Amino acid sequence: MILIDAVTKRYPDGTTAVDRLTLEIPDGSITVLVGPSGCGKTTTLRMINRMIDLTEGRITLDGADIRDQPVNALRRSMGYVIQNAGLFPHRTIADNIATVPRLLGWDRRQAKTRALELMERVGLDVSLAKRYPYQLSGGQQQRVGVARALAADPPVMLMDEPFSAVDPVVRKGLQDELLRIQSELGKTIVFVTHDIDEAIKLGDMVAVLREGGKLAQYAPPSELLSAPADPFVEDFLGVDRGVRRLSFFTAAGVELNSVPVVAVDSGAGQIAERMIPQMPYLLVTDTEGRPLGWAEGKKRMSGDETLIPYGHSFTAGRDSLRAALDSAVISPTGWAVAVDENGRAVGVASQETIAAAIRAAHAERQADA
Ligand SMILES: Nc1ncnc2c1ncn2[C@@H]1O[C@H](COP(=O)(O)OP(=O)(O)OP(=O)(O)O)[C@@H](O)[C@H]1O
Repeated sequence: MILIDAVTKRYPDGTTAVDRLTLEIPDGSITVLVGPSGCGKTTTLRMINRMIDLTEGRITLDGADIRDQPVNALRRSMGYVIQNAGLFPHRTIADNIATVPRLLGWDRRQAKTRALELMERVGLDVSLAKRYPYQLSGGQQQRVGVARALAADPPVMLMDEPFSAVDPVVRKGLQDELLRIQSELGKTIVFVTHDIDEAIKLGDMVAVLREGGKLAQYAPPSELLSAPADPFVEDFLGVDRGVRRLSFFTAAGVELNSVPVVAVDSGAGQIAERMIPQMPYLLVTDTEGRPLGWAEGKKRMSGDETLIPYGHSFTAGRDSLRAALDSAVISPTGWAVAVDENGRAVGVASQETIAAAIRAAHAERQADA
């Protein structure tokens, strides 16, 4: 565990960047530091690997004060990833990744093997190993940055806005990749971002800092969304925090109706059986059961309609209530389409049914609390 214990950082010009910050950073999980620009996130991160000296308080790693450890050994036990990757421009990708193993005395071949293994782990094609950083896209460079930080298998990873400089699609890919790697490796990760969505997606624990380097709240993301400590945190979380909170509830409780689902080759008799009074639409699937679109029941009987696009589906039992609600909101019929893991329609759910599941989930959570 990393313990940040009543730590203050004052810069020589008198700026208090971090003010009596206390955080217990648990092992094997992702702790995100989030907050507006200038609230002391980077300063905090850099005090952990002693790139910046703290002014007051102490930081311990597994009970030992970090100031009692040789600084080089401390830094090697902590991978460090920054925005724009910070790669060495004149070294190949493989050599960049092998930097720390080489410093640790691994022989060239061993370090190269490790570099290639890590390229695969972070989702990079090994054919890129001989390229130089400028020959890679921003997203690929960022992956190299992560691979380089993982090279000597450090127990701790410090990541300072590592994905901020790439476009939203690449960024989502990098975030998903980080979560996948983390589920395999279980590092102790301290991750800095100013993006609350990123914090909520990645963090097991999220520390919200406010200006002047003060801790506003330290909690798991679902708790942050359900019970922000004060108006600052509430404001920082944004107006759609209720909807975002639904990401933490499973859609398993949504009651599905499989009746208004028909295969594209169904005959008039089957279609008639599948029409229900409260709904003028039928969900039409291909012969494998995958959704194609909505049809108005009566027109389907006469076979002269074009299908209405259904937007997107949610996976029953796996996706969240947020995904289910979004699916219903985006659907022109107001009904969400639920599929199984193989993409086959298992039923449809109305906005009212989803609202009922949301109420039930909230009630259950309150009863647990
Ligand atoms: N070397 C320095 N000397 C004086 N003040 C500094 C120094 N480095 C940072 N600061 C100040 O300390 C405060 C915290 O800076 P820090 O970089 O830790 O914030 P941050 O939350 O990471 O910001 P950002 O999101 O913009 O990167 C800011 O007010 C900054 O201006």
